[in-house]
Amino acid sequence: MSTPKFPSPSTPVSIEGPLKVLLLENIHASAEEMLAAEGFAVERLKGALKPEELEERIQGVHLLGIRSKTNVWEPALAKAPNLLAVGAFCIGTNQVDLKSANTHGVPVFNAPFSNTRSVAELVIAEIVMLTRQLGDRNREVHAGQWRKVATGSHEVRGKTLGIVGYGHIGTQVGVLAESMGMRVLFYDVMTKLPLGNSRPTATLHELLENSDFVTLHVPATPSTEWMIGAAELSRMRKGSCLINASRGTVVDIPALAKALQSGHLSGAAVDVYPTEPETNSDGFATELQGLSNVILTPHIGGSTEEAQASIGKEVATSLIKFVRSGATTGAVNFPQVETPLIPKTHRILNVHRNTPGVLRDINKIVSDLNANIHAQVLSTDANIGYLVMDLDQDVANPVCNAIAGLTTDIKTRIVS
Ligand SMILES: NC(=O)c1ccc[n+]([C@@H]2O[C@H](COP(=O)([O-])OP(=O)(O)OC[C@H]3O[C@@H](n4cnc5c(N)ncnc54)[C@H](O)[C@@H]3O)[C@@H](O)[C@H]2O)c1
Ligand SMILES: O=C(O)[C@H](O)COP(=O)(O)O
Repeated sequence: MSTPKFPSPSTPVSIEGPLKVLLLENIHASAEEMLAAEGFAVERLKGALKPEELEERIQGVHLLGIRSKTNVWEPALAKAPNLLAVGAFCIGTNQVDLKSANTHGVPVFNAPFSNTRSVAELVIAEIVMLTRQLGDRNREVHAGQWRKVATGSHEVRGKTLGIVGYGHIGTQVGVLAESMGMRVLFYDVMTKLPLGNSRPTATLHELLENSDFVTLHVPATPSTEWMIGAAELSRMRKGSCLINASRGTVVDIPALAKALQSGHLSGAAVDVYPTEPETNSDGFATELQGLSNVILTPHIGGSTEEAQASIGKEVATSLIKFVRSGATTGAVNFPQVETPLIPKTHRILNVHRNTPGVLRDINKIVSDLNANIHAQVLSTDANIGYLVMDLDQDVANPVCNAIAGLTTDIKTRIVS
C-alpha cells in the first residue's frame, strides 16, 4: 500500500470574509440558493474543469461542488489548503481521489439516492425500446420510411432481466421490471435481500447465460473495470440486449460493437462511456454510433428536474451542516462524527495524522491555556483522526493556533 501524502499546515484554515464556494457542471440552482442564503460567496459554472484548470480555480475555495465529470486529484487538493469539503452532486464518487481528500482533511459528500429512481425509470424505458426497436422505427418514420414489422419485436412480459449490481438502482429496476411481468435475476458481490420474486445467481456468467436483458448497476472500482468484455458478451444469450447506465469503464465498447455487428446481441442502450465530453459544446465519438437498435444517450441517467433539484438540496445541506457544526455523517471518505452544537461553547474541528499521542498533545495545549473541555468526540480511520472539541472559555483562537502548529496537524478550524 502506498504511503499516504499529508499536507504540513502550520496555521488554521483561513476564512476571511464570506466562504468561497465554486460549483461546477451546471449544479442545480437549488444548491446555489441554499449556500448563498448562508452568506457564502457562490460562483456557479456550466461545464467541468480540466485538471489543470481546476488546480488554478480551486485556490482560495472553501467548498467545491462537482458532478461526475470533474476529476479532483491530489495536485488540485494540494493547492487548496483552505478547502473544507467537496460536494459530489451525484451518486458516483470515483472521479475524486478519495484517499488524497481524506489525508488532506477534506470530507467528500454525495447524494446516494436522489437520482436513483430517475436512472431506474430510464432503464425500464430502454428495455421496452430495445425489444420493440423503437429507436430504429422512430428514425425511419422521421425519414419518411414506413417499415411496419413484427419480426424481432417482443413483449417484455415473461422475459428475464439480469441485474448486475443489486444496490439502490439495481433493486429499483428489479421492482419496476417485476411489475411489468418480467422475471428478475441479480448478481452482486455482497449478499443481498432479494425483493419480490427476484433471485440471485451464484456467478456473473450464470446471470449472463440466463437473461434476455442485462443491465449494469455497479460502481466504477478496480473490480468492475472492463467487467463486461468479449468473453462475457459471448456468454450472453443470442439476441439478448445490454444496458449500461453505470460507468463507462465497466464495458469494453469495441467488444460490444463487435457483438452487435455480428448479431449476437440484438441491441444495446449505453448512457456512459470511458471518455465523456466536459461540456455540451464538445463533440463526441464512439464505435457504437450508427449501429442498428443501439440507443446512445449523453449520461442522462440521473438528469431529471426532480433528481437534480433534490440532489442540489441534499448535498448543499450536508455541506452547510459540515461548515456550521463539523458533521461528517454521510461523507464517503471520512470518519463519521455528528454532535449537536452546545450554546456558549466554542467548537474546534481538527483533522490530524492518526498516530499515537495526538490527543495527549492537543489536551496538553488546552490544559496549558487553562481552557475547559465541555465535549470531545474523536473518530479515526487508518490514516486520520477527526476531533470535534467544544471548549467552555473563549480560548478557541490560541488553542486552534497551537494545534495547527503540531507536526501531526492536517486541518484545524473554529466553528463558533
Ligand atoms: N447514468 C447515470 O446518470 C448514473 C446515475 C446514478 C448512478 N450511476 C452509477 O450507478 C452506480 C450504481 O449506483 P447505486 O446507487 O445503485 O450504487 P449502490 O452502491 O447502491 O449499488 C452498487 C452495487 O454494486 C455491487 N457491486 C460492487 N462491485 C461489484 C462487482 N464487481 N460485481 C457485482 N456487484 C458489485 C455492490 O455490492 C452494490 O450492491 C453508481 O456507482 C454510479 O456510478 C449512474
Ligand atoms: O453518479 C451519478 O449520480 C451519475 O453518474 C450522474 O452524474 P451527473 O451528475 O454528472 O449527471
